[in-house]
Amino acid sequence: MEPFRFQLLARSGRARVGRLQTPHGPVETPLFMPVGTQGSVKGLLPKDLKAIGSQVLLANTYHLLLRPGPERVRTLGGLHGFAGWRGPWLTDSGGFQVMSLGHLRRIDEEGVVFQSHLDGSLVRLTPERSIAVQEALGADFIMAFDECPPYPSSPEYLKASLERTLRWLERSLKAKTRPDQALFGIAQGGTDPELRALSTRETLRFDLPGYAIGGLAVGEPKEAMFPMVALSTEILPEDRPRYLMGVGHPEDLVAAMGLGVDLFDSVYPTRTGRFGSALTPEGRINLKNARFLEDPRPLEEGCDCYACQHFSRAYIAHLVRAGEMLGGILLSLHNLRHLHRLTEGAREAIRRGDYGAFAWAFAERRFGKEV
Ligand SMILES: CNc1nc2cc3c(=O)[nH]c(N)nc3c(CCO)c2[nH]1
Ligand SMILES: [Zn+2]
Repeated sequence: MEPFRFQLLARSGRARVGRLQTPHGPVETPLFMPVGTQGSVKGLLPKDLKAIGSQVLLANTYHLLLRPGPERVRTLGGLHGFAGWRGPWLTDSGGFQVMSLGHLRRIDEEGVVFQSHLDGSLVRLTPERSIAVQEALGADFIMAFDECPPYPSSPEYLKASLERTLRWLERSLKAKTRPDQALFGIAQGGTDPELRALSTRETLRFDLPGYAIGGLAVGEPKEAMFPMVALSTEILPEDRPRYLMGVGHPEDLVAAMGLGVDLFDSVYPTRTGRFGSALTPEGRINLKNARFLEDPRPLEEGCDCYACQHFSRAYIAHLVRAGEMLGGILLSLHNLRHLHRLTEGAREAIRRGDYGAFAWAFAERRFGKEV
């Protein structure tokens, strides 16, 4: 079987269940990828990530290039051996993180030059170098080196940027040497329908094992983001996985799965967990709020995660107030389990051919009453 074969197993409207083969085992989509930016999902053990249903972890080229460096990761077994997650990994290509973290000094046809956020040293990242780093890190899924334009950007800038990203995709593909890694192209075009369609169609000229919808979840209103997701999945081929980058709120996953998106990643569940909030079907609750200090209930009734099986909201509210590490750990674990249960429920509903009922029931609980 070809190494990254994607089989459609069921459909319900535009929602679909798929099985994606990888050298580290098959995964079922739609799925949510926990973010392990520096090779670790903050505060969580790989065995616990596995226990809650995580399938693919995401790490970042930008961070691991700066520290500890790709060669050290390669000699210590690649991400799988080094970080102890034996399932599939996906690495992002670094461009986005330069914009959001590095101090960008220059972007030109060659690539980007930025100052490291760690020590201010000048670092160059090009399509060729991004691919070389991702090959050393050894992820199963690697991303083409792209530019994610800021929001808002002028149509002129968006057009020039997407054309350069397409030239960088060609260079990324040429630089690739490992047959055991799948390179995804990333479509851009911002929230401009014509440019979005142009970028998606041009990206499709490269026959790739999967395609990412990039350039979104960068501050644009939801009513500008979702038409771009819908437009993208109308153009993208059905027999390839679609990856919507950076999207991780429950309601956004439910909407995007309904539009035919298969893969998601976001720091939201783990970051909001570390900041003291829990995801529930009725919405997010902040355990710093005094109303939880005597609440004997679990974070979420019916949740099977370790936090909900063993602790009350009162205890976790205490941990958060006391600044105990365990507070953020339990909340991160629960929030990831919450999103994995959401995608599990979606896969079951799609298999039943009734994603509409699933989305409706979700919306009722999420928006029906105040938390
Ligand atoms: C949080 N929102 C978000 N939008 C994104 C958009 C992009 C994008 O367009 N390109 C690349 N390479 N990565 C992206 C990432 C990082 C991964 O989540 C994004 N993250
Ligand atoms: Zn839970």
